[in-house]
Amino acid sequence: MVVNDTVKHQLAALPKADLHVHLDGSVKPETVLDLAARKGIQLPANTAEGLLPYMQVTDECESLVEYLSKFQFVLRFMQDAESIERIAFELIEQAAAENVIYMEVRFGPHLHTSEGLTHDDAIAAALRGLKRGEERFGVATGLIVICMRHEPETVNREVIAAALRFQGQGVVAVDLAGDEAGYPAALFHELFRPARESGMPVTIHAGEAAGAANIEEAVTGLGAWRLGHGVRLKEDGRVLALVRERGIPLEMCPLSNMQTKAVPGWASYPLRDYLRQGLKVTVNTDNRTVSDTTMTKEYAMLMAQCGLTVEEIAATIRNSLDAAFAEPSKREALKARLQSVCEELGIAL
Ligand SMILES: O=c1[nH]cnc2c1ncn2[C@H]1C[C@H](O)[C@@H](CO)O1
Ligand SMILES: [Zn+2]
Repeated sequence: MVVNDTVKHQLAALPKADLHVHLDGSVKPETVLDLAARKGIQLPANTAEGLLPYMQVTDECESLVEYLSKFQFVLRFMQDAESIERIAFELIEQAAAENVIYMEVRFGPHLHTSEGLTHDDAIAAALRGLKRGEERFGVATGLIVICMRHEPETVNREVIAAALRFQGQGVVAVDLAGDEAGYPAALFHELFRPARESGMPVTIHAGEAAGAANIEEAVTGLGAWRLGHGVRLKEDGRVLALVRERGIPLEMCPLSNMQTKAVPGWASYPLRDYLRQGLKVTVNTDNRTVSDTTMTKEYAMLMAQCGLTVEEIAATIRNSLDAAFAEPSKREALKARLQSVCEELGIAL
């Protein structure tokens, strides 16, 4: 598909949803400059442009583990409530700038406790930022709380307990992220039990740096309602059928998937095949700064590299709104907005 001016206009005008975006992967370099000045922290560069090499991966990135090494740089600026709140607010501002109407932001509270914040403090700060962003920019939001695979089980149990204390107050789900190949899903069955028992939705990063067996475990063992990435589902037809039959949405993040080498290249990127096979595919950014991306950029890449049509892009947005961890009435209202803009733009939904 050629992304001409008409298509660009349609992509800009479409109301979008981003269900999979990490807070610490989406910090603006300008904000790092400002926070470093306030905190008296020495930086390796003194312009936003100059900081990018420390915050972004290049095409030469070889693996998820290498990709994950980029997060250390920003985390030291995210150890106080004010900075977390500000960065969350600014992420909603970034979303609004490209007409994202619904965003679920995720972060790992334990990564923000090295200077004394508790898990609850970190979660409350992120929620304040999202709420303020929601009020200012009219973007509906939710917060997803992440357990990191490499953390001790005791820590992760506390993270889940903290997330549950904020159930119904902005925390909409829990997640498992980090080094998937090093720490398979099977290790975390018990960890997610309290979430399953409390009806807290679970989404699991699976099938990104490990194969379909990890996806099956995420679904049947951990009780995943949605899957982060799920790129490698195609490696096992039986697991693919399971995910399709259960209607489990895939939170795919194309540019990130290229960078972490979840697949060798665009030619083997399965997103369009999944869509056509009836899987509930959604498109997301993962990490706006680390991956140098936006929803608009992801869509343009999918059209140019995988031949998606604007209708198929709109279908992924509808899938996202169907899959949102939000009240049914909110989902329906957002879907009505999408429907009416599609009608105006002449896009069949
Ligand atoms: O794509 C990803 N896969 C697994 N883990 C990830 C990905 N993107 C970010 N993370 C990790 C690194 C962050 O520090 C952490 C919390 O957002 O989540
Ligand atoms: Zn992710």
